[in-house]
Amino acid sequence: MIEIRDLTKTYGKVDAVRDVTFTAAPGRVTGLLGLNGSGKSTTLRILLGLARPTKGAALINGRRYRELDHPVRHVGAVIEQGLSHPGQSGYAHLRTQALLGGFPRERVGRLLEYVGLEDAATKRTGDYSLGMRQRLAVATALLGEPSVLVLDEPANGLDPPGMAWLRELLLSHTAAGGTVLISSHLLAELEHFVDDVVIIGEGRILASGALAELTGTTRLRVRGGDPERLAKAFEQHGATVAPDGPVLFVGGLSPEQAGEIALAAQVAIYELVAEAQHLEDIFMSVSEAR
Ligand SMILES: Nc1ncnc2c1ncn2[C@@H]1O[C@H](COP(=O)(O)OP(=O)(O)OP(=O)(O)O)[C@@H](O)[C@H]1O
Repeated sequence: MIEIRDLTKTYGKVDAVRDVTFTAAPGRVTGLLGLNGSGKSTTLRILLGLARPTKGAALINGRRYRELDHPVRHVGAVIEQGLSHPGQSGYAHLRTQALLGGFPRERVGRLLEYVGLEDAATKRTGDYSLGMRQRLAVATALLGEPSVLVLDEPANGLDPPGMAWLRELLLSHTAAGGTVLISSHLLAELEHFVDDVVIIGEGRILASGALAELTGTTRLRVRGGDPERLAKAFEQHGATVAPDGPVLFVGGLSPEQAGEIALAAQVAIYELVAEAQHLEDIFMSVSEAR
């Protein structure tokens, strides 16, 4: 379980994050989504004890990172790549990490197999692809069998089979009751991974909730004879309208309501489609609403 409470981090005059509050619950994959510079890394760095908050707290299983008795048994993190020595094999890297953490040697082989690196175990990590380095980093994060996994931009460098592998891994982690927090700016890709979404922009939370609820809201795509009059009529009925050339994207109305309003306004309708929203649409609309 991860709890971010009223978190603020100020660098000079810049609020890297401001009053950020959200929870990443056990059994669910939570996605922290935002553009570059929106405050994702700052949030994760504070969570992992790498930076101090100006205000508020970030808790893992109810405690601040530095209060955890054996942090790697609680949380596994992948926040940077290339932490292994390039001349070392994947096996040697993981073995060293296991020794340092006081974990049994048997876990090393099992984890290499689990992340699909068993055939590359003796290869120098300097010759690993980006995807292979991601797999090794995930194996390292799992050494302490932590309940909480924190992954910064995990989809970077993964090809489609790598993405499918990552999805499976996260699913099995949450199915066993684990908590996963992943950060990303790749909205379309992340949609396939996450149960809950926290959208962050310029250090503030713009929207959060279950993905199914956020994307479950449909919007209407409407093309009619007189877009301006139509937009005005929709807005008078409390709808939100975003024009895109002759097309209006309308939120807050059912297709039936939109049809009736157009009829009353005496505007001919050429096209009226209810569209499911994707994460990207939601991101754009909450970013523009600011
Ligand atoms: N150590 C620092 N000193 C000064 N400003 C910082 C520092 N770390 C972050 N910032 C600023 O805080 C803001 C948020 O940065 P942060 O790295 O958290 O964003 P991000 O969403 O992780 O972006 P990215 O995906 O590019 O890493 C930015 O304006 C950044 O310039």
